[in-house]
Amino acid sequence: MSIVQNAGSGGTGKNRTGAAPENGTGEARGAGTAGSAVLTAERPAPGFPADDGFAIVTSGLTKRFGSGQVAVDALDLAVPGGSVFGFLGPNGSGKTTTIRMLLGLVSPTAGDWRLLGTPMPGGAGGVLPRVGALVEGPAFYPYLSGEANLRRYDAADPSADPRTVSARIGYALERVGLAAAARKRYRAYSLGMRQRLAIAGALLGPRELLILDEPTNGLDPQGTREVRGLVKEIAAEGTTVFVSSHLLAEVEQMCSHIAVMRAGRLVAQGAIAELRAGEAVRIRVETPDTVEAAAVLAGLGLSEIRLGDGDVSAALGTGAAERVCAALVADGVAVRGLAVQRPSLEDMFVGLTGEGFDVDG
Ligand SMILES: Nc1ncnc2c1ncn2[C@@H]1O[C@H](COP(=O)(O)OP(=O)(O)OP(=O)(O)O)[C@@H](O)[C@H]1O
Repeated sequence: MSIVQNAGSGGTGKNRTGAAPENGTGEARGAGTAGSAVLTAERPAPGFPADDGFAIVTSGLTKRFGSGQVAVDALDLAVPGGSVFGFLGPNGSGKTTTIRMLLGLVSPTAGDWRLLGTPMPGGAGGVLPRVGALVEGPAFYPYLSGEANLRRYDAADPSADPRTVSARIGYALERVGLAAAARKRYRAYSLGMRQRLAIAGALLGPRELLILDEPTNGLDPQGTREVRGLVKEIAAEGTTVFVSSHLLAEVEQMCSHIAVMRAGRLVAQGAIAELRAGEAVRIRVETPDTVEAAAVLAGLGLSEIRLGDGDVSAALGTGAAERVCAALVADGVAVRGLAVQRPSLEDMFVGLTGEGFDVDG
């Protein structure tokens, strides 16, 4: 495994390769209990069949720290192979703790998990070399070049073959678009370049799964775009990407699937397209003839009709907007505007959790 982990400014990336799990509290393991309200989920069959097609599966994964705080509470996660999976939640909701458990950097209090179909932590030696990870941002020497940093980083990975290091570094730098800046000192890198170098660190071997913890944290808009584009490219090549974020808009732009955490618990997971499909699509008609328009909508069988000042809206369901428009016009309603409104993911989560989401960070 290759884990890039923040060790402070200009740090040495401690606790990366072969990191020993924390001798944490509550080592007792056992089957977890499903405690999460799952809105839509592609559920693995119980018992983790070997060829389950999921890159990550957790069952009842729980972490209680010594303080008694439950950072992650009976988490049942199902990350389909080939997905770009957004692991979303506000600060402190348990994302980093989950990622640390997945990678064996911290021991769960309870629960089981599989990476690439392999039971963990028993199968760590075999599976972690196929997993690239970036936890909490880059940690490189500012006075060394990007290439030299990667060389040091790779040397600390016992699963990496030193004979192929030059080729692997060359590939990784090429892959993240830093080949031309390979000899430049790290301190001269932009924020986006630094983060791309961190991702290069996670790509020093062929990876089937890439786990990125808040990869755009602290980046400017340009750096954010660079990292987002890179994630999409890596995923397009077939690598499953599991990416945590506290930014809903970002996850929406980058991911095919999503799981939402709140206070250590899973509140929703599934394919974004499926989550959207379950949303209530509404139609809104701008018109001075609100009463007449409402009557037409009711006549068409539309429900949840709301009259506003100069507009009428209703749940469209599976109905066609064209049909509504034609009926309004045929009835002599003066239509000034017509819009089909799909609630954003944010609206959906507000409905699900009863509170807003930190969309702006
Ligand atoms: N080593 C620790 N000891 C005690 N409590 C911890 C420890 N690490 C994390 N926590 C607590 O567990 C909760 C979840 O933290 P975690 O870092 O996993 O959340 P997060 O969603 O990744 O948030 P952030 O984006 O701020 O890192 C927080 O309340 C945090 O204070």
